Order: sequence, then structure tokens, then C-alpha cells
Amino acid sequence: MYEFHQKVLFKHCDPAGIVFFPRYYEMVNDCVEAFFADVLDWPFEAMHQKGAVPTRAIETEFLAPSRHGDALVLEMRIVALGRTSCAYTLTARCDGAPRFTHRATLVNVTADGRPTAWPTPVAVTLAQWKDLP
Ligand SMILES: CC(C)(COP(=O)(O)OP(=O)(O)OC[C@H]1O[C@@H](n2cnc3c(N)ncnc32)[C@H](O)[C@@H]1OP(=O)(O)O)[C@@H](O)C(=O)NCCC(=O)NCCSC(=O)c1cc(O)c2ccccc2c1O
Repeated sequence: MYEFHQKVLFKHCDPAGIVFFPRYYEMVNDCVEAFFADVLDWPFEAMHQKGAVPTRAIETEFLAPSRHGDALVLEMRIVALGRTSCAYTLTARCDGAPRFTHRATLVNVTADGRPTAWPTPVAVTLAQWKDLP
């Protein structure tokens, strides 16, 4: 499991005082960006020179609201790996209690947007992470 820590900031909250869902999606993408840099050794700034990794499928359940100052921990796991795609799940918790769960599939694409096989070192590392608790 890969952990990403995110304190809820003023900018994340709506006038009702809770995190607005697009801000959660930005936190998710920040977690994925950190995973690519820290774990895959393939930072977005390098990856985007030759292609991209757009999201093909996405599903989120919001279980309890988060508020300014909450210390969120996003727990990311690789749950499926294909030739060009991989799926991850993410559970965000505050003090151990779940706030939202998320599952998405990313597809590795060329500069002209066509699916292409993961680079071998990336595929090897994703395979090592797949199904880790
Ligand atoms: C993403 C596409 C280019 C895929 O093309 P196509 O639909 O033709 O895909 P294939 O049929 O060839 O399958 C490729 C691959 O995907 C798997 N797959 C297909 N459908 C699904 C599904 N419903 N659920 C799960 N998996 C699916 C299929 O099995 C194949 O896997 P293999 O491993 O077996 O090869 C095309 O669909 C497309 O361009 N879609 C639009 C993408 C988009 O606009 N997304 C939203 C905005 S972009 C975005 O959010 C985003 C951009 C980035 O640059 C990022 C960079 C880094 C991280 C995240 C990013 C990000 O989220």
C-alpha cells in the first residue's frame, strides 16, 4: 500500500465547510502523481514528454464529509495490471475512519493518444505492487 498524506486546507472546502468533490479528485491525482515519481521512478514531467496516462474508468463513493484541518491519509493499491492499463483503489481515512473510496483505471497512451504497452521497468514495478496489502 502507498500512503499519501493531505491536510484539508481552506481552498478544499465549499461554503458548507466540507470538502467539495472536485478537490478530492485533485487530491487523488496528486497521490497518483506522487506514486509515479516515488514508486515507478517515472515522474509525470518525464512521462508527459512521450505520452500520457489518462483515466479510462472511475468510481467513487463518499462515505463521510471532511472538514478544514482534517488530516487525511490516502491509501493507494494497484489491483489490476494489463498490457496498457492498470487499475488502482484508494481509501481516504481520517483518524482511521473512511471518508471516501475510489477505483480507477489508467491507460498508458502515446503522444497521439493511442494505447501502448507500459515501459518494461514500469510494468515490472506495477506487477510487484499489484495485490500488495
Ligand atoms: C484511454 C483511451 C486512449 C483508451 O482507448 P480505447 O478506449 O480505444 O481502449 P482499448 O479498448 O484499446 O483498451 C485499452 C485498455 O483499457 C482497458 N479498458 C478499456 N475500457 C475499460 C473500462 N471501461 N474499464 C477498465 N479498463 C478498460 C482495456 O482492457 C485495455 O487494457 P489492457 O491492459 O488490456 O491493454 C481512450 O478511451 C480515451 O482517450 N479516453 C478518454 C480519456 C480521458 O479523456 N480521460 C479523462 C480526462 S484525462 C485524465 O483524467 C488524466 C490525464 C492525464 O494526462 C493523466 C496523467 C497521469 C495520471 C492520470 C491522468 C489523468 O487522470
